[in-house]
Amino acid sequence: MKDKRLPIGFRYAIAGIIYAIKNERNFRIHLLATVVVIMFSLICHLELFEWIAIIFVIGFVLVSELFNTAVELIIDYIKPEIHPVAKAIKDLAAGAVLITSIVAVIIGLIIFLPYILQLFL
Ligand SMILES: Nc1ncnc2c1ncn2[C@@H]1O[C@H](COP(=O)(O)OP(=O)(O)OP(=O)(O)O)[C@@H](O)[C@H]1O
Repeated sequence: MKDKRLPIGFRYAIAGIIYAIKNERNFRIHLLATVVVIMFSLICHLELFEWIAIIFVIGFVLVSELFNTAVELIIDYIKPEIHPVAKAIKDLAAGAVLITSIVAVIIGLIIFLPYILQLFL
């Protein structure tokens, strides 16, 4: 049943996110990582600029994963057979997710390492 209270574009956007949650294991893993990072951030009492960096990076990773999913679906829809260009397009999209994930890990380490070290020093 359609929820008439939500603007139509917003409803479709939520449907896209729900599609990714239902169908994309990697998106679910990133969502789980998001929950863990936010809980850890709350425990660490991050500074404002650290929160901004963490939220920005979380958005960066989730958005890249959604675009990667969209690219995979486009390829499967228009070029379902094996093709080197289809491979290159999917590999490029996967490479983008890898880069965002590496950036997220680096920023996470820069922000959280001092808090983690404090626990042991
Ligand atoms: N039509 C195709 N032609 C050639 N190679 C392909 C094709 N489809 C997929 N591949 C290769 O298989 C890899 C995985 O593609 P697939 O569509 O299975 O993604 P996936 O495993 O679902 O990725 P993700 O884990 O990000 O959801 C691609 O990166 C590409 O190298």
